[in-house]
Parts: sequence; C-alpha cells; structure tokens
Amino acid sequence: MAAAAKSNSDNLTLDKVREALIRQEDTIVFRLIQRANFPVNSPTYDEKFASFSGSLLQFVVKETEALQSKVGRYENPEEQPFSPENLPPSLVQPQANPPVLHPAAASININEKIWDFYFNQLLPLFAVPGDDGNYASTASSDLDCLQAISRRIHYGYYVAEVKFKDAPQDYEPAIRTQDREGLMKLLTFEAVEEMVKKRVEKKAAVFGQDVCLVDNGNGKYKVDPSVVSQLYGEWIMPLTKLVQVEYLLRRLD
Ligand SMILES: C=C(O[C@@H]1C=C(C(=O)O)C=C[C@H]1O)C(=O)O
Repeated sequence: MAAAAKSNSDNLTLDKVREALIRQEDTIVFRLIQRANFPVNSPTYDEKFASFSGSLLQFVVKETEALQSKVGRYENPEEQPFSPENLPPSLVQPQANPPVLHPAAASININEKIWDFYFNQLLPLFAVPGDDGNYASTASSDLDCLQAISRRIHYGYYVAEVKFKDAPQDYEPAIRTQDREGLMKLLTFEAVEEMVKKRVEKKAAVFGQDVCLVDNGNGKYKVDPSVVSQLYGEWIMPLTKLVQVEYLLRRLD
C-alpha cells in the first residue's frame, strides 16, 4: 500500500516513494511468474463469452472491477480501472486524510496504453504458445498482472509530486510554458533507471528458479529475466515518466 506516501504530504520523500516502487517490483515479478504457468490460451481473448458483448477476459475485468469499486479500490488515486465505464460507486466511507496529490491526478488514466503493450507485445514474450483450457485462471492472472503494472505506473503521481515539492523553482517555468520535453529532462534520472533494470532482472532470476534440496536448481527460469528488464526499460519506466509529465503539466491549475 502507499502508506508512506499517503499519510501526509510532508512525509512524502523521494526515498520513500522509491522504496514503494521497489516493493512493487516483487509483486510484478511474482504475478508474471504466475501467468507463465499457463500457455497463451487465446480463446480467453478471441472468442465472445456467453451472452456478454466481449471476450471472457473483458467479462472478468468488468465484473471484478465492479466488485472492487464497491469495496473502495478506486478511492486510491494510484488504482485506475481498465473498464471505467459505469463502475458502481464505493460503499466504503472515504478516509479523512488530507489529500497528498493535486486533484489533476484523478484525470490521468493511461490504462489503454498498458492494456495494449501487455497483450500485443509483452504476453507473447513470456507465455508459451498453446491452449490448456484454463481460460478463467488465465483471465484472472492477466488482470493481476495488469493491475500490478498499472499501479506501479500511476504511482508516477507521487514521484512527480515529491519532485515538484523538492524543487518548485525548477519545475514551475517548464509547467507555465507547458514544456513537455523540459519536464521530461528534469524528472529523468538515468542512473536510477539502469539500477532498476538490473535489479528487476536479478529478482526474476532469484524468484523464478526451481528450488531443489540437493542442488541449486536446473538453471531454468519461469520467466526469462531479460524480459522483465525489457518490460521495465521499454514500457514501465517510460510510462511512469509519461504519468509524471501529465501530472506536472496540470500541477499549477
Ligand atoms: C520514478 C522515478 O522517475 C524516473 C522514472 C524511473 C522509474 O520509473 O523507475 C526511474 C528514474 C527516473 O528517471 C524516480 O526518479 O525514481
């Protein structure tokens, strides 16, 4: 949870936000490993489900998000739905904490981009071709992956907020001129990005090996560690930065 980032905006530090991102890496790696238990299972996506207007996957996403919305999931700014149309309202009493983020965060949802790269580019890199008939498990496992990745990317709101608060004099001129490129330069730390890619590759190797009592496993990984590094380098970090830029552009509204 975003406990560190949420209690009070004065408690928000870049170190704490980065710690939260590091913990989320574990979740993402484990969820990919879980999804890799099943082959691609294309009928989950390609066939219309019963009398529903879309696929089994779309049905699972819509129904799961409706339930989660009722129990307050989307009251957290970093939780953004994939199927936002006609979501039922939360039945949970809103928390009285003072808001940490600028209200603009609520208008930034880039889940369409996440959905697109996940199914069209990432999934074929780590799920083997084939069909074992486990479509329901496949769909919920996909949603688990999508939600973990989406939360990590939309956590960019907090990263941007803390960077802005730490150096408003640097960010304000670029925000006033709506200078996307300038903002992107200000918030990018290439050395941090290189460390993130190396660390997630190592996590995928450590978490995804077969554990045996007699030796150190067979050297095979459940998800190729270089795919996890690619996931971060090509999609997760660029999209986290996109969320940061979108948030900052509206930060003075
Ligand atoms: C998230 C941050 O902002 C940028 C994005 C990063 C990421 O998504 O991991 C890493 C470094 C920065 O270029 C950060 O500074 O920690």
